[in-house]
Amino acid sequence: MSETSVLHFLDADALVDAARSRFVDVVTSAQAERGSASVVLTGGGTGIALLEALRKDSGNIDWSRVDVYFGDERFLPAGDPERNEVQASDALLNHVDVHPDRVFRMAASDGPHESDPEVAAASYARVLAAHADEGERAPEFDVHLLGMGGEGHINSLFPHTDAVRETTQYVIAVEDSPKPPPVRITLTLPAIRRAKHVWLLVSGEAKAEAVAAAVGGASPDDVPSAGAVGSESTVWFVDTAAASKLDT
Ligand SMILES: O=C(O)[C@H](O)[C@@H](O)[C@H](O)[C@H](O)COP(=O)(O)O
Repeated sequence: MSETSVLHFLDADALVDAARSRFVDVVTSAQAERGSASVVLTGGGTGIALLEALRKDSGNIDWSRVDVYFGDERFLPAGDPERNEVQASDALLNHVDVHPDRVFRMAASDGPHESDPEVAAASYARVLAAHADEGERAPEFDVHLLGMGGEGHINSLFPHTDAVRETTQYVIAVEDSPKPPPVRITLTLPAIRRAKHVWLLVSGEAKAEAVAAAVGGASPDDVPSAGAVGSESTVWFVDTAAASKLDT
């Protein structure tokens, strides 16, 4: 039975610090149990701030035994500073002892699949499948981090799009994102639900309405974050401004 909780923090700094400490706990527990951990990273200001915080203090995490995946990617040339993986590398991955073969980046638009995001998405789906248990198409991620946009988007799943309605595939291309850049690759809601723990890191007044709608049980088609649920837990990390329209 999956549990949903909402954790309140005074501001974004306190939120990030609490997420950092919980992330260390989840990853070190998984490593103690199984020898390794798998995490899905997100772009956005709060998600990248968490990675910066981990760069400063990641407790006893053995980074060489962490599998790192990405929830979505802006389909841009390699090295473009707008790419989520570039920002994650600058914030954390270039500064810790991750194993290069265990960091699974989505392809760049000038990469081996050239300008075809559908081929790139299919290739990432194969990467997930290659690391899944028998009979599954993706690992059971320990934690999937998510930021959220003001209209409730998560990864590159925007309201009222085919992408948010995807029920089968785990990785798809988005070619008309309302938020630039238009072409992206994204994990879908079924892929997010493979994670044991889904964490939504949300700060600021502009997100308050979508937080209240999602926590209140909106349809994912209207508010995509409402469909982001972990198999064991879903945790909303919200600051006072983002929580301001919640009932409680
Ligand atoms: O790909 C993107 O355009 C961003 O990564 C985006 O999805 C982001 O995660 C959210 O908009 C939340 O961003 P903030 O945490 O900066 O509000």
